[in-house]
Amino acid sequence: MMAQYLRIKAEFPDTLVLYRMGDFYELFYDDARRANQLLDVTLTTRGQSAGAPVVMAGVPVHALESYLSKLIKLGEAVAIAEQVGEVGASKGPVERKVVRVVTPGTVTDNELLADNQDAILLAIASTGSKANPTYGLAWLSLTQGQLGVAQCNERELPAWLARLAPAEVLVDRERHPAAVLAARLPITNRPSWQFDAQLGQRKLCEQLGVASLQGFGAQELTAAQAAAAALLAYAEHTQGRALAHVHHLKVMRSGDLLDLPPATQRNLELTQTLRGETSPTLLSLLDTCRTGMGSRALRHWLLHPERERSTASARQAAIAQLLAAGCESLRDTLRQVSDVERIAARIALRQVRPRELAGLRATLLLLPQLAATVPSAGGQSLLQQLQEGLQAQPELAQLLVAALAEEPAVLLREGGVIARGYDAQLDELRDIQNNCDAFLLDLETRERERTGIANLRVQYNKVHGFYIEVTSSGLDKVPLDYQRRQTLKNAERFITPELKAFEDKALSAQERALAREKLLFETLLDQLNTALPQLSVLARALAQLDVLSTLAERAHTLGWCRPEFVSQPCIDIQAGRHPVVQARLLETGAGEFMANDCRLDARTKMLVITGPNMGGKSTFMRQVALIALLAAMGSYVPASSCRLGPIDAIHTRIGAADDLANAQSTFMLEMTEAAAILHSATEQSLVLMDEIGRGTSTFDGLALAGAIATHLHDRCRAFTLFATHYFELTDFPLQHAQALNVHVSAVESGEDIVFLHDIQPGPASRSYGVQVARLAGMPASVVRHARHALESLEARSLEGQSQIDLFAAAPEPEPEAHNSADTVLLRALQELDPDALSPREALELVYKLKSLCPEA
Ligand SMILES: Nc1ncnc2c1ncn2[C@@H]1O[C@H](COP(=O)(O)OP(=O)(O)OP(=O)(O)O)[C@@H](O)[C@H]1O
Repeated sequence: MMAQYLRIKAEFPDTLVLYRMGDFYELFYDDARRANQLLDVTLTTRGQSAGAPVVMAGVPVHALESYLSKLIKLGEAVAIAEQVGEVGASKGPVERKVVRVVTPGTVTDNELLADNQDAILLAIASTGSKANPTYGLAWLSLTQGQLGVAQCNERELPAWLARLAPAEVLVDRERHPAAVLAARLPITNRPSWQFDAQLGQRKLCEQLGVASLQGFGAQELTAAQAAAAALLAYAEHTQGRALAHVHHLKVMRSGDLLDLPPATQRNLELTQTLRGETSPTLLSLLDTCRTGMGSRALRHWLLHPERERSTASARQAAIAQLLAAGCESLRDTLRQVSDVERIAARIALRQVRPRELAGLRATLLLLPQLAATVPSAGGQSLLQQLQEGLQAQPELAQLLVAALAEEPAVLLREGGVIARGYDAQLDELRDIQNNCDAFLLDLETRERERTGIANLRVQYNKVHGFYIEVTSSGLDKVPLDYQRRQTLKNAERFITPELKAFEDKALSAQERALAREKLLFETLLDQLNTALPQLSVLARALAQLDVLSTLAERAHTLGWCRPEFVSQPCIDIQAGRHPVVQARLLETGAGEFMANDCRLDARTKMLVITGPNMGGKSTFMRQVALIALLAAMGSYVPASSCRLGPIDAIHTRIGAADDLANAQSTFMLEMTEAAAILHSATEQSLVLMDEIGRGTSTFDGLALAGAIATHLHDRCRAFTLFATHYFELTDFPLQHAQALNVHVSAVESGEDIVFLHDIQPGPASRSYGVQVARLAGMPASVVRHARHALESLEARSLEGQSQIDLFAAAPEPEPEAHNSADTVLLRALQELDPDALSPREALELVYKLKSLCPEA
């Protein structure tokens, strides 16, 4: 038996092999140790193999799914080896075979997948030099039947990984891209030869049924083709079959999408809070979708906004039409729709369950009603196209109505899946079973009459089959054609040729009915397979209608407006709100959200934002970014009006989340992120800088913040929101024409501070840090102490204030030594004690300083 196990294990070296033994799946050796760590199942030993005890661990068969889902979440791949041979059919162990390989990126079981999220399998190939590689990406969502490819450089890779959020990444055993390791994604190693561009091109052509990739614009993407080769080979390997439902390829280019680096996705809390929870986030606020298909599409829209804005405009137009016509009945009807997308994939993979087909049938029957609830928009509008996608499919619906039982059994092997009246042979076989009772009663009556034995009974049991039972008193009347089957204490059991014939027919009828049903079900799947293209059009239409009507509902409920896209550079938002903070405030009854405007254009590209902690700086900056993102994905936005010029990226440098695991200090991380932004931001980028420089000493931090602001203003010329607690930076706009001071307002009442969260022009007058600490419940003595220290610090800084130009570009060569006049002047100033001067001395000093000054 161990020999058989080792043979199977050799085929799946990187996969946990679950080996069926009776009521358990067993894992051996290293697999067992790993399972012990991951699942906390007990290690045992069993016998000996090659002189050493065999270490093993097992999971009970009935609990397989829950263990599988744990393993998949941990990023493990699992191969399940079942007994396929008959027990005792041959000598040696029962034959076993791997019937299913489940990996994080290729799960299709509904039990293992969340409704609102898809598992993405991604393969990455790298070509070019090690110093300057080109990465080819190919990804697949098995349950959506969607295949995508892209190419990018080293700098762009992290954003792609964050956007795709793959459940599993296939990489060349020999080359692990650093970004994949940094993102800590589950990795599956594949041999280098599988990443072959030519092979990939051939496989893609085969999969898509085309002669060349020209039509998809993927002809030149050799790195992506190499990735596709590994991807398709692996997907087929785990499914054990070709992927009949995948016939669409999406080619994406970095430049097509609005750039959302991982830090931005994290800081804006798009799909996860900073703590890693799924709510409250922008997605959780938006997602009132009625179907899993809708939720998945919504997430995709949110993370893949396009720079080119025609798609977004079309979506906004559709939302406007839905709002005008009302979409409640559409949303109500969508509730009854089943997950056509996943069902289609499972038909193709031959994993579909009878009940899922019943769901598909109900959805198909619902289509005319559903289409009627879509407002007719006419022309080439998106809504019109989607309505056409809901076209009734009468033949398909009829096929399912005719073939499938009204309420089919859960599993095919239970029978009762195919409808009555669909197949004459099946009906006849079923009739035999159903008529059994009637036949037996009839036989009993006839035999009683014939033999005159009044208590003769015709019966059935599992061990002996059918028999006629006669008690001892009637034995003398038993006719000659009765054959004895069994003798009991007070009775004998007989069989007759007629009964025997019936028995054969009845027992085999059940088996034959099951076999017949299986065959009919397979044929039904074949027929449905030919309808996969229609089903995927339908699935897409349903998903998009769901998202659009959800966005319309959100816009209506939350009072959002339709943004306007213009070609001039601008971000002009009136009465903008942070949707998630606003919702939170409403939920907790903690007060009203204060709406704020944001006006940036070619002349004003940077806002330097000051004001107290807790004043609302971060909230304001994030809301501007969220509004820009919502508009780009095609949604309405939380504002009273919004005009947006082209935007190519949203960069954020916010907060200080330690990345201890990657051995980066807070400050190092802060600078790394800031450096990445300075390198990639363009005139069309939106940049949020929140309190840059606070991770180091005041002077260092201030100097860096000033230099970074200058670079963003002069070189990148990006739209920048620059929140800072360095007052010195409020001088920045004096010297930089495109920068403007604003502050969040707060008022002091007595010792306390009241935040108004209102963005006002001009710099803040002070920082209120001590007041905020007081609000936070700091002990009174500490507050008094701090206030006192603050006063003397402020006094000292006024004394020693010297005019340093923080923002002057550093002279290119090293500065020359100060000339002597400057030095003398400085020394005189340093020695000066203003408080100690009489008015007369002060006047004399002015003359003295003037005389020290070199001639202009
Ligand atoms: N416009 C607003 N209307 C109402 N409440 C607001 C508004 N903006 C912010 N708040 C509230 O104030 C809290 C603090 O806001 P935020 O974190 O933006 O302040 P901050 O100025 O960035 O503070 P810090 O400098 O400490 O990071 C928010 O959690 C929110 O509850």
